[in-house]
Amino acid sequence: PSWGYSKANGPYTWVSHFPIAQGSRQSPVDLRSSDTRFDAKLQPLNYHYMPTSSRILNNNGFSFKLSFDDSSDPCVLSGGPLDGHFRMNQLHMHWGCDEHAGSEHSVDGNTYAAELHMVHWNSSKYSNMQQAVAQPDGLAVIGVFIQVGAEHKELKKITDLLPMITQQDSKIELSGLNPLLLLPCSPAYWTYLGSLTTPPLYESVTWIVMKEPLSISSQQLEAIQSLYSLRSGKHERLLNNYRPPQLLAGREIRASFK
Ligand SMILES: NS(=O)(=O)c1ccc(CCNC(=O)Nc2ccc(Cl)cc2)cc1
Ligand SMILES: [Zn+2]
Repeated sequence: PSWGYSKANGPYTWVSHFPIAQGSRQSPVDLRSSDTRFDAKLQPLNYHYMPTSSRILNNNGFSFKLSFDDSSDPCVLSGGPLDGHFRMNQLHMHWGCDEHAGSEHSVDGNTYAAELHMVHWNSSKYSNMQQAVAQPDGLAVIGVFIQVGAEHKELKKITDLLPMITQQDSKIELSGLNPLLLLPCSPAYWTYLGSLTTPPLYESVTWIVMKEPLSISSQQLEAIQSLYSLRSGKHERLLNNYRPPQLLAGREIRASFK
């Protein structure tokens, strides 16, 4: 695709092909405590997740994406701020070149080394991801912050495979990943109405950002950061693939916790 994360085609240029980049419901945002409000009416999140088979793809050389077969027994999310059931379609990550920048959302201006996105589409209203992706109530994405610390056993199933998909468009099967183990222990989350954080930037996402970060080892972060993309014939190390925070534009951010 023409868009990317370099100076020439990065987040500040996306508005030229995707004018919605300047919309009023863009993501990510800074989760500022002065803009968030505890909402006692928020339900707990409900995960009907089980070990599943997936395919890891080095998609367009910016990131890796784990696509799930959402036709068989799917991983389904409901509850929280959501109406209806949302089926997990894929998960991917955003990261940077140092361990203090790389997440897309931030908390009172603080960023993390990376951010995991678990992408779900509204299977109560739409029949597939492609139909849902452009609808205002089409998607629910769980964002999980990632910091460097102890090794993460479940994420190791992914980070161990990354060196095998360093070439753009390479893919590999991974069975038995349990998405439930990719969630932090605490159920606390923020939620707000936003968008895809990459083109086409559709304003179709109910964001659910978990408060507690996951920890991965520095070796695991190295494996993520070393995802090379072979572009224009030369190996270039991905510096970052995160979009900077966008204007809240009057939106409210609700917290499930005090
Ligand atoms: N970052 S999100 O959860 O708002 C998001 C969810 C779904 C889409 C549509 C499928 N496309 C996709 O997943 N593309 C992608 C992902 C990560 C990177 Cl780094 C680059 C490209 C786009 C954004
Ligand atoms: Zn993402």
